[in-house]
Amino acid sequence: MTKNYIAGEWLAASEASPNINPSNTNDVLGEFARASAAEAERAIAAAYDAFPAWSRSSIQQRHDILKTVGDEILARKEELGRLLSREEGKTLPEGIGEVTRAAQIFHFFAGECLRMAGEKVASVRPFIDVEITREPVGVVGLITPWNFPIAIPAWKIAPALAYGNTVVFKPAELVPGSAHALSEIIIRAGVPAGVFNLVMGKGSVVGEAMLQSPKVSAISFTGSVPTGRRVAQTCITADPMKKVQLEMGGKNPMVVLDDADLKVAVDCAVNSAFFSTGQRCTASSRLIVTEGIHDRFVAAMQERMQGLVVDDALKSGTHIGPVVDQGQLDQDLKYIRIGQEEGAKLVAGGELLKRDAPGFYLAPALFTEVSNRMRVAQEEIFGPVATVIRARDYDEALEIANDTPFGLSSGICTTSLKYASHFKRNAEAGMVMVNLPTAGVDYHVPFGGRKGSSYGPREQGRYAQEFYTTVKTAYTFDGNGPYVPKTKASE
Ligand SMILES: NC(=O)C1=CN([C@@H]2O[C@H](COP(=O)(O)OP(=O)(O)OC[C@H]3O[C@@H](n4cnc5c(N)ncnc54)[C@H](OP(=O)(O)O)[C@@H]3O)[C@@H](O)[C@H]2O)C=CC1
Ligand SMILES: O=C(O)CCC(=O)C(=O)O
Repeated sequence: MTKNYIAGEWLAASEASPNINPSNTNDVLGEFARASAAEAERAIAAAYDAFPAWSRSSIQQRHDILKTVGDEILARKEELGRLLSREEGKTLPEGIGEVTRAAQIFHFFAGECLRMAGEKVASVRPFIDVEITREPVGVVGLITPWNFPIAIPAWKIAPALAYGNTVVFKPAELVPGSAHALSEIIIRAGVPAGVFNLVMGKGSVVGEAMLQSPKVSAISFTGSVPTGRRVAQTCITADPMKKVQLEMGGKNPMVVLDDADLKVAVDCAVNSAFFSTGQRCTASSRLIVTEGIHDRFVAAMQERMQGLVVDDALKSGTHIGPVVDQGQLDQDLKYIRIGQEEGAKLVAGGELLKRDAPGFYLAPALFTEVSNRMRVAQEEIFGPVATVIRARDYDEALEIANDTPFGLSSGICTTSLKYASHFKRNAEAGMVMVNLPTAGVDYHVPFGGRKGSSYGPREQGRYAQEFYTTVKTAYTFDGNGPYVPKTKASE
């Protein structure tokens, strides 16, 4: 595990770092590789050299490899789910669910390999055909976060390989175990040497090496806004410029209207705000609730939160696992203090919890009397901390929902078709949910947002080809008649 996979070989890294279970910090999952910039450059060179052959490989070969990867992930979903939950802290059902989703993503893109199509169109000139095709981009650098350690790598690696690119994969340092296990499966499925490279290490070293290398043509990044901005700036000012795709934060609103089914609204809010310990970019931490249901909603939330079990991610019966690490816990606690200082009322949770083993346990927190101008209502916390914002009516709720620098996901709970339809059209977000949690998306449709949440083409589903391919338009004069210059043709 202290090795990276570079140019078809597992190579010992110059350094290693421990992988710690956030449910029990005495439990060390192992030591994992921490690559140097030189090791990253070696992986990039290998991917660059492997590109010409892989970009022309048969779609059958690519299909078979991706299908085999999906099959093995699915066959081992319990074991991989356990590993994921142990290193990241989401509950075992969430971990197994994520692993299953990763398998489905590989299966989906295996199918996409066989559906690659271009267009043949008539030219405006006689005896000329125009063909529009898609070609792979080259070496793609994939930089992934810790909160979906298998699914996010899957939804970047699978389309990258399917469309004929070669890959350098840099997972987040906090979750090397899942990255290592996924990489072993990809390698076992038969990717040729150099086509797929795993480089575990620090973002500031390995990530930077990818950003600086002229051999990398495109970067797909998921993570925080500050790092995302830096990635984009570097890609755009690089020579040659790189294609870039960013998925960053969210401060997703969930509107609850007077006519909502209270049980549905509370289910959606608890899931959106607290499941996966609130560590989802699609989590909702802004619950915007209209006057007529506000007090009943808050009371029902408080009651429901009393029954939430926060404990070891692997224990059966746990609803919410620990926060991922001390740094994230400090951030959550900092925002709980900020909320109190800003005058919001903490009506549930927010305290550290002791469990059988030392871990990062935080009781999910709910604030009321929140104004949308408060920092807790505007800044991404990325933990189990939710705010309730009171709205006069639907119009004000929509205005508040859209009043954020982010635009990833947006939800509404209502039994009114009129308001649901209006919200779907007017929510300034890439994804809109009606009577559903803001988090938990399908794997075969586009994923991404607007404003400060995303940049570049969407991920997932067929839309992934926008990023992982580049369009070529080819003109052929067939010689069956006289060549007619463009100027004449348009006369
Ligand atoms: N939109 C989303 O899905 C996610 C959003 N976040 C947000 O980000 C915050 C911090 O999480 P964190 O994981 O630290 O997010 P980061 O943005 O720091 O990390 C995301 C990835 O980028 C890498 N990275 C860090 N610095 C650089 C760099 N200079 N160049 C290239 N790559 C780099 C990281 O490497 P490494 O960490 O290994 O050094 C990691 O693989 C969270 O609190 C949350 O607000 C976090 C996760 C997912
Ligand atoms: O909500 C989901 O299903 C996906 C969330 C996600 O991708 C993220 O938090 O990074």
